[in-house]
Amino acid sequence: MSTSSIYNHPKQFKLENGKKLRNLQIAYQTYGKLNAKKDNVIWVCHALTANADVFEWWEGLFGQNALFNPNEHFIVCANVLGSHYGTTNPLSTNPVNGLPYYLAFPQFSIRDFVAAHQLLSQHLGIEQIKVLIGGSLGGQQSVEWSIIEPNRIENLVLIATNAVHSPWGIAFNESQRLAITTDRTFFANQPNGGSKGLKTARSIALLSYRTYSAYGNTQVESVNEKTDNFRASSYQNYQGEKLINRFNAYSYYYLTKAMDSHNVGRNRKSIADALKLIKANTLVIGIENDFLFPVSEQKYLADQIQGAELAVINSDYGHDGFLIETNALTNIIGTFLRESSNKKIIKLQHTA
Ligand SMILES: CC(=O)SCCNC(=O)CCNC(=O)[C@H](O)C(C)(C)COP(=O)(O)OP(=O)(O)OC[C@H]1O[C@@H](n2cnc3c(N)ncnc32)[C@H](O)[C@@H]1OP(=O)(O)O
Ligand SMILES: N[C@@H](CCO)C(=O)O
Repeated sequence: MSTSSIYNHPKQFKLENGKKLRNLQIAYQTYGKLNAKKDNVIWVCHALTANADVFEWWEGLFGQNALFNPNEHFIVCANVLGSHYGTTNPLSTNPVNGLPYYLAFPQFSIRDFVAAHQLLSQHLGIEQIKVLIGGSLGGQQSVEWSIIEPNRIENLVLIATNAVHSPWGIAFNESQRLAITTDRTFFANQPNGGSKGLKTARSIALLSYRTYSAYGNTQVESVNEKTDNFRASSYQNYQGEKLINRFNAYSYYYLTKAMDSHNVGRNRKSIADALKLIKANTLVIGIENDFLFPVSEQKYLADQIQGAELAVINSDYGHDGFLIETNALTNIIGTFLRESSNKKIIKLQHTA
């Protein structure tokens, strides 16, 4: 049903900052088949620590019987540049010296994610993208891609994301990088370097992904006698450990920098003008109590992107709700895509 593959780019890959990467490889997963008309592509852009297996981390929205399913669609999800899950990253071998890059890895941007995935889409023979969808960092890629190739994206779904990363978001990321670099093993060039720092970074990040009430609902104590060893403390430790068992600090460090640099207005006329280049039918979804990407950011996107619709959902999870509230997302996105397809039929009837 699904295929995991690696695309090896035969040429040098030039980054936005002018630096070049040799031996770029992109790990990706596909589900379903590209149809004869090549009009059933759903391209998913993943967030900070996810991988190409969208059926695993976005179950409910993606799956055999979900809105996005392999019976109807050709679903593609590719691991981003610099990530831990198979695409070229700081633990990959630097062809210059045969050793892992670690901190010699070049800094990259969200636009580099898009450029890499454009190459992959060409390799897969994809022309049009029926739906481009992403949340958080994945939404940042999706909005960039829709600006870079406006004629290629038919429908765009942006969830819990923004047009430019906020000072607040950058401050959270910097605090996490401070935690990582305070762990001196980060500079020791070893695969698990900085892992203690990364554990603290995840603990900090969770505070921006969740809410006061989520902690109140799940981590409240059942007894009043405790003076130490609280559930919330154990939860923070557990979540930090869980991340360091599946991710490396170098990728995390670089990916947060890429997120900080997100600004669709960079080297363009303005942020608003860049958003006006988007031609896709666009749905922007915000989460009421998203502390990291507040709804004002999605409202801005919807106001600037021509004809865009805005929907706001509630989630006790806050920002991480974009990964969890799959029933609400299915209803909203399903309705949007049906209406968008009706509009297309009406347009075709007018031109016939
Ligand atoms: C190979 C891979 O794993 S690939 C990538 C998977 N991850 C991704 O794709 C990234 C995106 N996903 C995420 O960020 C997260 O998985 C989310 C947001 C979707 C859900 O977060 P979760 O951590 O699963 O949920 P939640 O916050 O409810 O925590 C539940 C976990 O905390 C544990 N837990 C809860 N309270 C406590 C506590 N007081 N003390 C210790 N552990 C606790 C639970 O036992 C559970 O453990 P488990 O994950 O081993 O089953
Ligand atoms: N929880 C998400 C980040 C939220 O944008 C992740 O770990 O990928």
